Amino acid sequence: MTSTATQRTAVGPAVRIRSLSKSFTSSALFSRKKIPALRDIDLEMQRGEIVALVGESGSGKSTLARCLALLETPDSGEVLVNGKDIAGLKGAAVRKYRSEVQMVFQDPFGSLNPTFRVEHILERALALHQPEIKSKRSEMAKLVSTVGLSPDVLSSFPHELSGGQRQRIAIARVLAAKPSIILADEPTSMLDVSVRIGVLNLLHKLRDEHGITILYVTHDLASARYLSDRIAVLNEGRIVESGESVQLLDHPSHPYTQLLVGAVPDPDRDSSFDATKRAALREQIQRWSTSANLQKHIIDESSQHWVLADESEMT
Ligand SMILES: Nc1ncnc2c1ncn2[C@@H]1O[C@H](COP(=O)(O)OP(=O)(O)OP(=O)(O)O)[C@@H](O)[C@H]1O
Repeated sequence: MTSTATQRTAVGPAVRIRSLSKSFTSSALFSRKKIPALRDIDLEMQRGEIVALVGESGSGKSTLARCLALLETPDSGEVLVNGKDIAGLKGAAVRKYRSEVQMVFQDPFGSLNPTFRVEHILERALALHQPEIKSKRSEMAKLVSTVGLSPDVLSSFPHELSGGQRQRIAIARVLAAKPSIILADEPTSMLDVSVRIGVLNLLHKLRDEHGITILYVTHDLASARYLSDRIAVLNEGRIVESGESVQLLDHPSHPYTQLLVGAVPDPDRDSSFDATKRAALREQIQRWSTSANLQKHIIDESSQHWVLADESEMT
């Protein structure tokens, strides 16, 4: 049975995360303090669901995706994927898990070896994940067709392709593993604006036609709204709000989400999101921050973590 078939027949959510926390140790010479990257995360993803993880830079989005990809080990908490606890997976079980849960990275050029033709890249992926396949050539043609490219690209080197084509090849390589879950970490942020929508549509198609569950990591609220069924908002390593995408973005209830939404230029919005409103939201977040016992003051204007600190970005 393929992973995707397993996904369709298994019971329960595709991903269930409970009380997950992760911190890093600062490498600064005289202050080796702990940097909390994720704090007490609870998140569920249903099978075939697209969930967007949004938040400013440094909020912990990639760390959460990397914990799911077994690239980071949580300090505490539980992660169940297709009903199985992923802590303590070893050897063959890790390899099987890494086929089932695949990651698409931000930089499609960096993730493809520039010295190999596309056919070699895909052939290796098929040999690793589906060694039983005899006719690799026709399978490769199917893979590139699934991601919307012609078989001609098989003989190309990555540098001969556009950014959008390279990201599609990176996704084709992911599909060679027949994953049931894809973790897409800012998959369009390095692409030309004109080709981003095509890659988002491709992810949507993979969910619709292959039943793949997708975690979409982004700081771009518009694309989260376009692609995802649900959004979880991360701030300082905590999920401050989650819900159905359109509802959450149209009626954000947490002051932090309101600030994120308010920071997106919208010609249709009235001028009510002015300095007074921003100041009021900041005050609310400050109160929330204190009550949530956050170690770092999130209203610190000088903080590099505070993307909205620059007023010019919000006008
Ligand atoms: N390997 C690491 N060592 C030390 N600190 C780290 C490491 N990885 C992440 N961090 C810290 O953990 C926090 C969360 O980082 P993370 O990369 O998950 O955020 P992010 O929301 O994905 O940011 P971005 O959108 O900029 O990629 C940040 O404070 C970051 O500096």
